Formats: sequence, structure tokens, C-alpha cells
Amino acid sequence: MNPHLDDLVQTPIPTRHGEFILHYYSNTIDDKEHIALVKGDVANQENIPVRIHSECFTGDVLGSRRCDCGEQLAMAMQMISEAKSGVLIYLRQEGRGIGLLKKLQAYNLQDQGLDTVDANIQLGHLADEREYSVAALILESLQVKSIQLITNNPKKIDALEELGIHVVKRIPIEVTAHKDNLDYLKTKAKKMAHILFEPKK
Ligand SMILES: Nc1nc2c(ncn2[C@@H]2O[C@H](COP(=O)(O)OP(=O)(O)OP(=O)(O)O)[C@@H](O)[C@H]2O)c(=O)[nH]1
Ligand SMILES: [Zn+2]
Repeated sequence: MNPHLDDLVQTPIPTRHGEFILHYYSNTIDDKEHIALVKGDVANQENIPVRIHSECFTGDVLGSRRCDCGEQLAMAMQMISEAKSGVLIYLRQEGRGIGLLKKLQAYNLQDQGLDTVDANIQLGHLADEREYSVAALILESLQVKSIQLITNNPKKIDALEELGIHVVKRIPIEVTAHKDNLDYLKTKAKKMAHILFEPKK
């Protein structure tokens, strides 16, 4: 059977970044609770600003300074709420797909000197185990025609295009680096091809 997704509930959520309609999905690919926050009218529209955010409990909920996730989440919500319309997809792919337990173990390895990539490998995982077919199904379900992807990660764009999503352009989302996340961000730029620390045009 082809992968399938159901949009089970839509409800308005007022946030400090404005009001969004939250969509709650069930799907046949995994048993996770994937969410989309939608601003404005996106059906049959081109060039919709879209953020595909991967869950990071430590960054998103606790405000951990080890990574840039929490700040990126707030920044993306703000960007979308300032646009006419947009979508934030919150994918439950904690720890780049290895889950919270393994990510926390990876943090301890990073404190012993490994970087974020080698820590995953030491734990028997790939550097990045994420997969975006649920995101593609959500965009299809919202009938979005083409997107501007809010990301620093070119591999995310490639993955979406392979799934048939038309990415018209990339919108950067770079947070200010500080001492707790600088090495981590440098590793993302050097080993994971993230577009970071580029001179501003
Ligand atoms: N395994 C692992 N996962 C991490 C680590 N730090 C953050 N994450 C996870 O990384 C995911 C976010 O991926 P990032 O590499 O920050 O960014 P991205 O989504 O690829 O790219 P952007 O769209 O530019 O944000 C979230 O699921 C976090 O939980 C880490 O050190 N190890
Ligand atoms: Zn994070």
C-alpha cells in the first residue's frame, strides 16, 4: 500500500509569534505525531515559505545552548507569521533520527572530544538518519504547489526535490553563534555541508 497520511484535527493556536492553524497528522510511515503550523491560505499557491523543523527536545523545549534548534524554531515562526502565508512542519525526528536517548549519549561523547558526526558513528548510527516523506505528504495534503525552504541545509532541499517537492529557493536561517554552540555549528558547516558563516551579501 502507498504511504498515506490523514489530517485528523485543525485548531487555532495563538503564539507569541502570532496565530497559526495547527494540523495534527496520523500516517502509515511511522507512529509519530507530526504537526504543521499553517499561516494564511496555502492551497494551490506557489512560493510558500516552509520550514521543516526536526524535533529537538533539548533545544526547542529546554532552550539548550548546545545547538541552534530552539532559536531557529522561534525565528522560523516569526518569519512565517510576518509573511502573508507559510507552513512550519514539526517532524518528530529527534536527534537527526536517532532518538533522544542516543542523542543524549552522543552529547556525552562530544564532551569527551568527538564531534557531532563522529559521536553518532561511534554509537553505530549514520550522521543523519532523517527522512522527509512525511513532510512531502503534508505539503501534498495542504496542496502547496511550490515552496521557499527555510534552511541552511542543502541536503534537505535535495531530499525534498527527490520526493517531488518543487523548491523554488532557499531562505537562510542563521542564528548568532556563541561559545556553547560554536564548535557544533562549525562541524555542521565543515562536515555536513550546512551553509553557515558565509559573508553577508
Ligand atoms: N544526533 C544528534 N542530533 C543532534 C545534535 N544536535 C542537534 N541534533 C538534532 O538535529 C536535528 C536538527 O538538525 P540540524 O542539523 O540542526 O539542522 P537541519 O534540520 O539539518 O538544517 P536546518 O534546516 O538548517 O536547521 C534535531 O533533530 C536535533 O535534535 C547532536 O549533537 N547529535
Ligand atoms: Zn537542537
